[in-house]
Amino acid sequence: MSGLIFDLDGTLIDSAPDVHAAVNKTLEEIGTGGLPLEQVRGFIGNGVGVLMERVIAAKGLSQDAHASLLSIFRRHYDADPATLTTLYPNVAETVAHFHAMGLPLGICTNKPEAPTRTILESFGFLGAFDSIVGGDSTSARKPDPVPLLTARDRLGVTDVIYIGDSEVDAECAQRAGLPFALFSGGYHRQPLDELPQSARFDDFAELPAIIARLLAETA
Ligand SMILES: O=C(O)COP(=O)(O)O
Repeated sequence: MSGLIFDLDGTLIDSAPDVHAAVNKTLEEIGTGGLPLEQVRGFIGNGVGVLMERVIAAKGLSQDAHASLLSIFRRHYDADPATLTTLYPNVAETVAHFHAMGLPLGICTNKPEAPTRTILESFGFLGAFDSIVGGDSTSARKPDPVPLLTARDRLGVTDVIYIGDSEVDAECAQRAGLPFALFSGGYHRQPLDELPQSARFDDFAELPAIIARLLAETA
């Protein structure tokens, strides 16, 4: 039995506008000017703790403020994580396609589990995903393989393909020993050709054919 596990930010959703809004509300609350959207987009992918370290470094603030800034950020973000967030083109149709096929589907993201669930619910996706692992759901975060292997175990399948957008996801899949399909339209920082990958796609409409090929190879 095989399943699919998806990364969230930069893969299924463009979450950067809501993350950016919460970062700038946090900075405003401490009387500091905001950061541009594109800079904050580049800070996403290693979880909210690292995001806040990058914000603090970008603003030249003291890392001593990390815990309090992270808690202000979580208050703003968790209250409103989906208003400005959008699905990438053809994501809804493609997830519905895999769900209708009866493929077990999971999420493995470094975003904390609570806002992950709020976002999935707001897009009507909660019922489609049987296993949701966030950055605070296990003892480790990607690129450590533990969250991805936990998501696989919770799906109750032996074979999974991981679908993600970044060097964090590519390394995680490699360390977990799982096939990896790379979405080129997300938040990667390294050149795409340098990332370990089993397949690459630019549009979710291409994914069903890629998954059919990878599943046939793993069978
Ligand atoms: O860094 C985050 O908070 C989430 O990023 P991810 O969904 O790409 O794992």
